[in-house]
Amino acid sequence: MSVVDLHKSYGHRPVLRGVEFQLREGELLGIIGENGAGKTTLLGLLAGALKADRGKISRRGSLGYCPQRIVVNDDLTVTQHLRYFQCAYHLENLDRATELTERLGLARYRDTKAGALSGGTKQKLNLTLALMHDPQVVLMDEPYQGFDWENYLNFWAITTELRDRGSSVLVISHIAHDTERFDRLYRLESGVVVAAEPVGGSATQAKYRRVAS
Ligand SMILES: Nc1ncnc2c1ncn2[C@@H]1O[C@H](COP(=O)(O)OP(=O)(O)OP(=O)(O)O)[C@@H](O)[C@H]1O
Repeated sequence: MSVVDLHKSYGHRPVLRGVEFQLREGELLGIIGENGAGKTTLLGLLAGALKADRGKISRRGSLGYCPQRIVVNDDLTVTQHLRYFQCAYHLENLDRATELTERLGLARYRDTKAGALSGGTKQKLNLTLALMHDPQVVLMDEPYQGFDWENYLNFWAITTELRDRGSSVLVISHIAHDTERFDRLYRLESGVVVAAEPVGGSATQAKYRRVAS
């Protein structure tokens, strides 16, 4: 995916003022930024859910989009959601979806209506729906919100596998935490993206501990 000179305003308030970057094949890219920096706006534009004022977005391959706002139907069960998206994605079977629900601890809720799921469990469904067709370009907005530690680690295992299989993966977050997991990192500030240094990862903490001792 390539992004050139992307602009977006809400009324007279500019949010993005010329965003440019490339998301390469087999790359795990992170974009971090403070609350209100425009991350969700940027991902909405990349996914085609919002319209840019100016600029160009090019993409090759299928898209998986995990929006920050969970879009599920409270009256449908987990399995009904999977079947619905199976039709939308033209999938022959639900093998990958089933694997994802098992790895994320969602399988036991397969007959539960989405409206009765906890926030973190709903987010697991949101994530599964974005990944169940093994997309070539994956866009995820705060994808591990509400996850417990074990599922946070499961999320990263699934994400790095996707990257290793050649998918292009973009994760955006307001938390500059564990950023060493990314191949490259950008910060969104003042409406543009700039290269950022990884911070706060477990390897960094280990390094700090070594220096301190
Ligand atoms: N539909 C809208 N109409 C008007 N202003 C909006 C709209 N959506 C977002 N904004 C404003 O645009 C700015 C960027 O919002 P956005 O949600 O993209 O930021 P963010 O970086 O994702 O924030 P957060 O980390 O809190 O999710 C904010 O000031 C927000 O109030």
